[in-house]
Amino acid sequence: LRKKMGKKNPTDTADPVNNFERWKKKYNKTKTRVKQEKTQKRKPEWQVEKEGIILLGRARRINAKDAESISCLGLTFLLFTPGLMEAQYRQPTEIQRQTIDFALQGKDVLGAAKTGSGKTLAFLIPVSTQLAGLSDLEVLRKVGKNHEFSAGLIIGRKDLKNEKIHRTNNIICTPGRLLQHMDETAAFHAFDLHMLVLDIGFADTINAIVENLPKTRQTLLFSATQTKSLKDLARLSLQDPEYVWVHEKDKFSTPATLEQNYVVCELSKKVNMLFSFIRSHLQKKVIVFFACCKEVQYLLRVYCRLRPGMPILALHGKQQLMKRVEVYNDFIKKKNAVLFATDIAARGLDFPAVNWVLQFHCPEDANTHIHRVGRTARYKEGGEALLVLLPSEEECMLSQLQEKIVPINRIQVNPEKLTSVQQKLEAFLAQEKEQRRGSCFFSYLRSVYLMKNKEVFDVFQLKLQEYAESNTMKKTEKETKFKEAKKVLKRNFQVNTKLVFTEEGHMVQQWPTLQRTAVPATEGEEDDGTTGINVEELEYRRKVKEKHREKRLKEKAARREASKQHTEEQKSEEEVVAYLDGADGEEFDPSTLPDPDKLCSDSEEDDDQSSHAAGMRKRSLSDCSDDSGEEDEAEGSRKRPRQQAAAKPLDTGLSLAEDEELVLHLLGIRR
Ligand SMILES: Nc1ncnc2c1ncn2[C@@H]1O[C@H](COP(=O)(O)OP(=O)(O)OP(=O)(O)O)[C@@H](O)[C@H]1O
Repeated sequence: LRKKMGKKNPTDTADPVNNFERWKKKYNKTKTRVKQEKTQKRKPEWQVEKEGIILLGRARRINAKDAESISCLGLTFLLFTPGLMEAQYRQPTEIQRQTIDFALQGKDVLGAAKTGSGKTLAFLIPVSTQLAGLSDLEVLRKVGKNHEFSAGLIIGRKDLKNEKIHRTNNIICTPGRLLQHMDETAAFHAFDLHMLVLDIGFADTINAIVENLPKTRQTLLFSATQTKSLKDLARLSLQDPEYVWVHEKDKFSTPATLEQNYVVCELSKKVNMLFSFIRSHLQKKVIVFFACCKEVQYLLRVYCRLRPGMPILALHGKQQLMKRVEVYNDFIKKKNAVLFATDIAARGLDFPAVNWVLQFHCPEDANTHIHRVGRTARYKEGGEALLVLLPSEEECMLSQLQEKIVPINRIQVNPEKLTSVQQKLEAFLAQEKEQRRGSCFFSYLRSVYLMKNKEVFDVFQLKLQEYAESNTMKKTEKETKFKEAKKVLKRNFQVNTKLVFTEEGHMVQQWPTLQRTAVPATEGEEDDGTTGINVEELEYRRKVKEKHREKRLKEKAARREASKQHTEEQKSEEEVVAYLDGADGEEFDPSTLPDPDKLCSDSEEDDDQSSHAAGMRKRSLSDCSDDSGEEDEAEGSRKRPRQQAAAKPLDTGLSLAEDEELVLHLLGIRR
């Protein structure tokens, strides 16, 4: 050692303490380095990646002006990364990689990427950063620690006053409801809005909202089907926006892992086809899209009754928000299940591990198709989609899909694999209330009639009679005039009266005929039908009445018995695990099911029909709810008095001329 030291610096050899100190310093330095290296090696994968993600935000052109946001950025990532790691977000996806830093620089961003590619996080991180950046450090620390950003879901279906929109700093809302607050909630203003995130659509409403927002805001626009339409951009007054179109050069506009096919099928055969499909995919997770709420509700009852052998759930706009969330969570948890849904589930909702998307009817347009099929094959997963088209829809829809570069092939249904459920269905239909059957049928027709693209959706091309007879409107005995009159009475209609005066000046009511009185006609006076008594007839009537009474009592007892089972069956309305065996011989009493059809809502607007024009990203389960505060269907029917409901005029949402045209057509077909 001395030799070595002497070589280096001869003077040092004289002072061993000095030597020792130097050695110790060097030793400590090496020790720390080795320790650091070891720690680095032991660092969990997530921590290394976390640092990578932080760098992602810092890497691009961030100038001095943004120095403040850099510190926010670091903090924000620290704030959110445990959550991200927990959620298995290891690497940013392409849309996240390309948009987050633009957004963090305060730029307006237009981001387009396929369904399931992670757009939600691409705007959630900047939104969260923005919120954090608004506070000072102390507040930020507090907020970050507890993640207590006040967020509000503003979606209607509640009393306007109950939505505390002015007390939240992060609002997720449907455009219609936001506009309503802008108009009606005095305490709400948006002049200090910092960031607007939206999915384009609902043109008029968005125009009106944008008018109420400050020009200096930041706007992030994300979609799976985005265009660079100048018209759209002009109305949003974007400032020098950054376009990020991740899959612009891709061959197709839908995920590469998605396989898409279509079949051509007559309307009257669709129910058989769907049943056969479900029967041959019992171990899968399937979403089936229908045209309207009524159809979902009605076919849910039908299919549960047919007992396909797997759970069936339903998600539609007439459900309360809590119910929708419950169904959503239920479906996510299940390994195999079918979800019957309207377009409320078509956009933005992230259902993991869905194997199939089946469209029972043609979607409104190619964009709706892209969003619907996008509920499967999400984030690197595979998936399949089947579109069921009517012969009249095939040509036009295909050309629309081609235009949007959606790859889809025609396949034939193997007739041997088709199960006919016609007989079972007829038995069920015989028991089902006609009002329910009719309501589903007309709702479907109405939804077709309301579609803008008349080339694809021609209600006059539909073979209505076949469809009606096969699936929804089993022929029933012709209603007697008596029944009709009874209905009229129930609806509390005021019937006109016809009064005439005799030559003597007495007033006699000719219509409706008066009850016979028990006052015997005075001698010599002719029985004119309004007075007098016929004992034989009275006796006969009494007997008939007695018989009717007995019958009524029996029916009442039977109903009481049935209603005991009702509680259990009610549950199974939303979700039924059905098994094929044992189904056939069983008696089914439809009155044991809750009546989901509101008495006056036969022609009410189906609020899901316009859901293709989606609202905010990330679209919530509550989107598409109408703002009328309409109650959940089943509850609504219980609470609303019958007479009131019946007296309410039908509002089809069509113009008078359109109403007339549709009605005439339907009458023509059914005559
Ligand atoms: N960086 C990531 N790492 C792993 N998984 C991710 C990442 N980003 C998103 N995901 C997951 O990918 C799935 C799809 O994400 P997301 O719902 O944001 O897609 P999207 O682009 O908004 O789709 P859509 O347009 O259909 O709404 C989600 O389950 C999400 O958790």
